[in-house]
Amino acid sequence: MTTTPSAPAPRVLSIAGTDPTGGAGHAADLKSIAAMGGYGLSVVTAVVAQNTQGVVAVHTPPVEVLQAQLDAVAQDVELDAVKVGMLGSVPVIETVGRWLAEHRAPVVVVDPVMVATAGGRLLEPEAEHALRRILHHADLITPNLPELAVLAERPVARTWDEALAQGRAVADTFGTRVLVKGGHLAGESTPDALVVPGRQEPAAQYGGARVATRNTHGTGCSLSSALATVVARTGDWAGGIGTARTWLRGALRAADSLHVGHGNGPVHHMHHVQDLVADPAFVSAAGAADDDAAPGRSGVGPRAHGVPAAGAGQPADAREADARGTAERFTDELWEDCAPIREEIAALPFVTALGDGTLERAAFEWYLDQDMQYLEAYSRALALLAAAAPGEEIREFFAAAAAAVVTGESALHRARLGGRSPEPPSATTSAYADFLLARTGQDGFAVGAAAVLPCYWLYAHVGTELTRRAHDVGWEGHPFADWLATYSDPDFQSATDVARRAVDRAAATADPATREAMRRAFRRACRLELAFFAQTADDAAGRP
Ligand SMILES: Nc1ncnc2c1ncn2[C@@H]1O[C@H](COP(=O)(O)OP(=O)(O)O)[C@@H](O)[C@H]1O
Ligand SMILES: Cc1ncc(COP(=O)(O)OP(=O)(O)O)c(N)n1
Repeated sequence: MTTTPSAPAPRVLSIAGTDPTGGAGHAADLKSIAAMGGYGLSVVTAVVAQNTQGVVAVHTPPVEVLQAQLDAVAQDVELDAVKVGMLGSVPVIETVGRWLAEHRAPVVVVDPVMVATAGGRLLEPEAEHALRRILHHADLITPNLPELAVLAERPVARTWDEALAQGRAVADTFGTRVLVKGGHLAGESTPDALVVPGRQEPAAQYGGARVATRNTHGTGCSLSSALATVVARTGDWAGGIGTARTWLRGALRAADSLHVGHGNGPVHHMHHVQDLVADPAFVSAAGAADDDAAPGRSGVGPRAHGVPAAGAGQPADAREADARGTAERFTDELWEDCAPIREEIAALPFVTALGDGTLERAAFEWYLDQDMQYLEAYSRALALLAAAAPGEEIREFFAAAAAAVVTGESALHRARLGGRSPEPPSATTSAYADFLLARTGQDGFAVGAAAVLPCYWLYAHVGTELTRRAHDVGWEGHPFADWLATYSDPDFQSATDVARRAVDRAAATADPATREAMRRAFRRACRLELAFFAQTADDAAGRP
């Protein structure tokens, strides 16, 4: 729960060099800040002729030009965060150091850029000492392993333990947090860790399989500016690094789709907004959803789904993939890609009030009303999926789920609403219903299954979190306990597992274009879930 829809965009200044191919330096910073919902500002320290294959030349403008840029920003804009990247030379470092001392932003992240991974120095050798002298201005520094070794005055770490030891030494020497990054380690994993001065154990550790791509140009710049943006909003270093990493891993996964340059190409900073351009219908659906969203109001909440009667249609190997260990599944990738949306859902006033039990009854009933109408389309979508299902077990599962929506969840809603006549469906409810019917009816089983999966998985996830919260505040007498119990029910969780498994299986034999369409469908369904959670009766009716 690190973002709120109504929070203003943090103003984040990048002080960095250029990259005309747009993958590293100030261009990467501005894209990453925007990707995290911030407003990016830029002061250029050096004009670098470089591309995805290496650095060709560096031109450093006179420091008066740098000073004038810094002053122009400081005189006009109140900054929420500063990210410092390439500085290059002693005069530049000293100018930026003096400016940081005078203009203390709430969040300062320094990426001590020394060498481009593709080849080429970005810091003059005699400037290393000057760089060390300004690191105390940083709240966090983000060296890669070769840079960490220079700061620790040791050989480049070859194991994660060595890297952590160097991180501790550097944190103690400079009195600041260090993000130790495992991107340059050999091997299949890319661990990162947040190390803080005076503590033996890392404050946070992050794991993850290495994304198989050579397009990693600018990962360090992108990560540091993205996390500065998130922390400016939340103040939470460990959580902010986690959020930025999740986004960066999505950007790495989508990097091969960009085709920029012939060397180590850039990551796809805006991978998470591809739906906006790939699918024109999304623009109108998302627009309608945005129109309906009113920050600070509560309106709708989690919905129950088709949970077939115990055992119905569950493949024998339904839980097998989880038991098989840590190999990454296609659905893991989908889930990670949508982490920022999950965070937005978790932070919605409706969702928090539902867990606390403080949600107004009228708001809840309006949600149930919309949900009833959604469920009608949803049960039809599940039936369409059953018709398209590749095997008997999966067909039975989705057919039973379609029936269970009609007999189970809709009945629960009806009981809550009594005999009230329904409100008209909102634009968001209609957009979501139309989307599901189109994907399951027209696009084949794989894409259709990816489209309905968020409806299972997000509710299983949110339901579990809210039930925990409800127990914290007092389950006895909680006004929504019966409703929340639906989601923490093991049958519901296991139905989610089966739906996931169906998507993983379909992805395993799908061609790249279909897999991409599955990703889009899952992502868009997550966004529509967010819009559904965020809509209110007042906004749907056009009331101020
Ligand atoms: N192939 C990859 N797969 C997943 N994460 C990666 C990959 N390469 C780098 N990263 C991550 O990108 C971030 C920047 O890493 P690193 O390559 O160490 O820094 P730099 O770009 O400054 O050289 C780190 O979070 C690292 O774990
Ligand atoms: C102008 C500029 N600044 C920094 C870098 C290095 O970027 P980084 O994110 O560390 O990525 P790699 O170059 O290591 O892939 C740069 N190249 N240019």
